[in-house]
Amino acid sequence: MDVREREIHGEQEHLDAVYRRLEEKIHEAEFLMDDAAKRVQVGTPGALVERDAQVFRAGLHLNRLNAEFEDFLFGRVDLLAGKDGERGADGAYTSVEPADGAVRERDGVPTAEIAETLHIGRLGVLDADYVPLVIDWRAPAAAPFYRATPVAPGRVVRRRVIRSRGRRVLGVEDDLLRPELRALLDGRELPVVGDGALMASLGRARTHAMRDIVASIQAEQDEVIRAPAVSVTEVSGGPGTGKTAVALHRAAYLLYQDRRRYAGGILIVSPTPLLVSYTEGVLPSLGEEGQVAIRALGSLAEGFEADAYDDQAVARIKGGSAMARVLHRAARGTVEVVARPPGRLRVVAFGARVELDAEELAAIRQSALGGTAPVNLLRPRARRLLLDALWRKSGARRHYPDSELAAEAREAFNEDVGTEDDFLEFLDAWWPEITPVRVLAAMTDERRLGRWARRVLRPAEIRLLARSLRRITPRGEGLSVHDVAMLDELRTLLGAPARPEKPREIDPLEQFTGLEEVTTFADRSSPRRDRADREGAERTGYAHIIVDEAQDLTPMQWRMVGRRGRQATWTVVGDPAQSSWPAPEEAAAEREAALGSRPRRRFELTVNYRNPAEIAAVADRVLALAMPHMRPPRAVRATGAEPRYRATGEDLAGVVRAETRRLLAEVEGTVGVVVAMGRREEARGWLAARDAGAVEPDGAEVERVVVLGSLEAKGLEYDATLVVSPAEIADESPVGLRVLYVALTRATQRLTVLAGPKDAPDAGQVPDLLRELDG
Ligand SMILES: Nc1ncnc2c1ncn2[C@@H]1O[C@H](COP(=O)(O)OP(=O)(O)OP(=O)(O)O)[C@@H](O)[C@H]1O
Repeated sequence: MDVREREIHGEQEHLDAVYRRLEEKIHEAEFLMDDAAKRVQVGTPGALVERDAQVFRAGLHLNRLNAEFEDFLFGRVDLLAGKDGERGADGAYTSVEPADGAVRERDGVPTAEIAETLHIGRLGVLDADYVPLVIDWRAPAAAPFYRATPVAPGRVVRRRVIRSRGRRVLGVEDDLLRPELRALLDGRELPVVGDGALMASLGRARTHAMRDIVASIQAEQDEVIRAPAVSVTEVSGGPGTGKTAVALHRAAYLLYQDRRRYAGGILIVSPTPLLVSYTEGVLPSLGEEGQVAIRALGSLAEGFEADAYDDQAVARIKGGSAMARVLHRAARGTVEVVARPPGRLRVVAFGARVELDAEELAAIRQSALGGTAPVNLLRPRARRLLLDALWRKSGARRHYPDSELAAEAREAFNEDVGTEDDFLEFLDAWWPEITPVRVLAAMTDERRLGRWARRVLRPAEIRLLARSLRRITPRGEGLSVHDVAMLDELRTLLGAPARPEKPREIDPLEQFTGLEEVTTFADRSSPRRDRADREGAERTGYAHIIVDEAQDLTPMQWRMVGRRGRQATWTVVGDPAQSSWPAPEEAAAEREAALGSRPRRRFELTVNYRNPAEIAAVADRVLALAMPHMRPPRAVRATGAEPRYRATGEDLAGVVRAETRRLLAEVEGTVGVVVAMGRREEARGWLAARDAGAVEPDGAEVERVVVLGSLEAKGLEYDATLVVSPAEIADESPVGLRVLYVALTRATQRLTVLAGPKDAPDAGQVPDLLRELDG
């Protein structure tokens, strides 16, 4: 056996011991379930409560143990003796620094015995004597596995990443953190195998599902993951620095740290449904399922669901903070629009007819609407004001000089009139319950909207907004992502209606009819939508909120997210250089309002793990144009494959097809074709499904090619990316260069750029925006 085989064999023995122990635990759990079931007969309330708790605990445990993790055990550290000799709850020594005498000079060479070996995995496992077989990756004792560097190794001599599938160890990769040391394990010199787990994992082919990074979290990332959640943790970093990965691992870490505080109460806000489906497998792979809600911005308000985009000019109006003021007026104004009462109110009181005319009624409505209370909650007040007015008008007060008698008569009057059919019918019609969708419908009338938006929006904006809102049906179909933030705001302004609006069912085909702002991949995401519907009864307050791609939230979206986190601690991750929102100051103000005055802790991630250096260099040129003062992250690896440039000439579709096929042949995994938003449907037509198909080893057809509009590419990554016409992407909005920067930073291996006529390609077919500047 060579060294590698021997080391793999050693880890295999350990893994076998772990699985034997897990099987014992599974049997224990099954026994407990069984035992609990038998207790039904006991019957006292105390026994039943205890039984339920036991079944719950045992069931939870069983589920986790039965989940066959692909690499249950993934790490190991060999440590010097620790300074303080204190053990943590998991039986491992927690000291970070080595004991004074841990290293001794022997034959002129610094030498040390390995005092402790820890295996790190997805869950902690103790053997029957409470000795740790596996340490949970989130436990304090596991921190050195992630934190140790050659500059600050602490007690770590060797860090090992173990690759396994099911119950079989496939390989090991070691890092030596104290290369100057001769380290002995059981009297033998510590062997070192492999050449780096991080690089191996970065080069791996990508699928449509993000993978966890527990085996290779880097030190600067680990600091963010484990930062105490006392207030607001802000994380910035360029593309590919692991912000999304870190956010997800942080959610798992917080749950581990304080399950009671966070259980069920962590919300992860993601910009697009595509990114939600890309990332939603990560938490289950970390052993956390169910306690964290990952929601796209278009699914945050329960009962509504949107993944269509408005064009940029409309999005700017709907998302701006001025919209909150317009909605405030619209919510109040809609009462009048919706009300369809007869012009007057007629009732019979104490045998006489009493009447209020249109003018009197208008005055009463005005006074009921005073203040800021939610409109739907003002109905009782409106009712009271009507009865007051009717009482006054009836003149009945005159007949009761005695105030006590008058009060009694007034009560009887209220009782009589207030329950009269005519009165109730009138009230229903005059002060109907208003739904958020109804307000948007009222806003489609340009003249009316003009009144509500006076001195807030310009006439051209009012026209655009009214026209865009006309797409929404009374059942709330045809919504865009930005409409959802408006509806959420309206829900607050109106107060909860007594009857919740029915979650709508969406026919994906409907979304493609006659809309200029169509959805993409609606078909792909339908299972997700069903789930969102099931989660209908959404909680409105969370203990912790994680906002991914925070640079893209509009002011209105910050208000929507903020309402869900009044008592929360926050983790906010983003990259200003990738922002597609054109008014950063306005968004910053609402962001501050949402986060409140809690103290901030800031972190920066500096290493790009996604793009090879050759691709990063091209993206950096665009960053220099888009945001000259921003420093790009440092790419950690090179592949030797330079980006490829092609001019399309007349045959755009043909060249896109040919270059896509070429990329499919070059990489094993996914290919993303990124086009300007306005070209999505057309481009999807160019690449029919049969061009994109590939067959997995198990015979399954998979779709390896995805066509994306530039705004949808956010957060995603592909083995290879084909970027179609940089100039078209850049010209689509005032912040188009930043959108282009996002598009260029999606590839993990290959990048091809196609130059159309707008790109003014040079002799090397390089578009002008991507050319290297002289000097
Ligand atoms: N420590 C790590 N070990 C292995 N892979 C990593 C590590 N950190 C990041 N990665 C990988 O790098 C890629 C980029 O990570 P991620 O998507 O989280 O970056 P990001 O900062 O959110 O990027 P963007 O801003 O472009 O959306 C992912 O494939 C991720 O798995």
